[in-house]
Amino acid sequence: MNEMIIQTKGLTKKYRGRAAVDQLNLEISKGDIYGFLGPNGAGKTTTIRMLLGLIQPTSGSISIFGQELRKNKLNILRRIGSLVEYPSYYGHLSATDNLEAIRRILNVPKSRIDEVLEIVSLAKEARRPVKGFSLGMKQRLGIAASLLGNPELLILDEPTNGLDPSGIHEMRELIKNMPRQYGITVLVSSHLLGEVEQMAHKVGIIREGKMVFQDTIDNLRLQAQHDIELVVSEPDSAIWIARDLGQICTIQGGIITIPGMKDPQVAHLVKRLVDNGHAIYRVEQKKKSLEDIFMQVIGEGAL
Ligand SMILES: Nc1ncnc2c1ncn2[C@@H]1O[C@H](COP(=O)(O)OP(=O)(O)OP(=O)(O)O)[C@@H](O)[C@H]1O
Repeated sequence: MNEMIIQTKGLTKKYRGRAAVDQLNLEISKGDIYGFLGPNGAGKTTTIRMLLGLIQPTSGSISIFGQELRKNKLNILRRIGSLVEYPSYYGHLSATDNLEAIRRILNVPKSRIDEVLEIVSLAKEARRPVKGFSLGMKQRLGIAASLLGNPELLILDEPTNGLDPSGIHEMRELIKNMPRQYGITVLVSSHLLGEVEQMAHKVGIIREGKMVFQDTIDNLRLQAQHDIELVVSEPDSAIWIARDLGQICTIQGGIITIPGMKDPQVAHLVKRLVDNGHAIYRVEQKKKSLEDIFMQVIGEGAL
């Protein structure tokens, strides 16, 4: 089994009696890029702040690198790099000088600054004052800062927020490389599935503080129920046969749509229709996009 890097059990945070995070069981394995998804206000930032020891959980436990966070906070945090909210910089100073201030606190070799600027593709801009940087460059500099201490785990809270498409692309490519090239496990939050689906192996989707899905993106696709569309010779009477078999269906423009049918149910319905003299012209599965599935999960809280 894969080594677990983050594991929370029943993690809960309440504000004035109301749960912002509710019984969360996060499971993130070594080498994962874990997309932590949910709409605004779902509880992502609150969870991340608990993982970074910035706020105390109301109840539940957090284990990181196999150790309990509460008991080994400094040891654990030393091994984590994070980017939470927009990082602030000294605008008049260069990228290198901004990183130098952090390097001294972390006490890592000076050569590490050039290494991290290289990783985030800012080596050529190293001497420019940061005030002239685009938002995307500032975010990448934030990642460079979080990499200074050679972390084994990166926690990034909405790193693509406010970036233009090319900034999002650069950030995505950068994150994708982390496990592969540097052996770093990544937790990245977002409110948009489209932003993480191309880089995350696994996703955790939260809604109103509760985990409603946690598994691979491939399984998210597989578990979704797709609509079946039927085109038959006499749709108005065919719909009654479908309803008689317990299917909830609608008809529009002569096309019968039935949500979430399993293969044996489709076979059974088709046979009944044929037995009743209907000609079947088309039976199609209308696949939902991953975005549709995500909206279904965060809308209804279940697949
Ligand atoms: N300090 C606080 N006091 C009271 N309520 C809070 C506090 N921090 C967060 N909340 C509430 O907890 C809920 C979850 O907020 P949180 O910021 O974790 O969501 P989020 O998923 O990160 O959303 P966003 O993407 O908007 O940041 C919200 O209803 C928020 O209003």
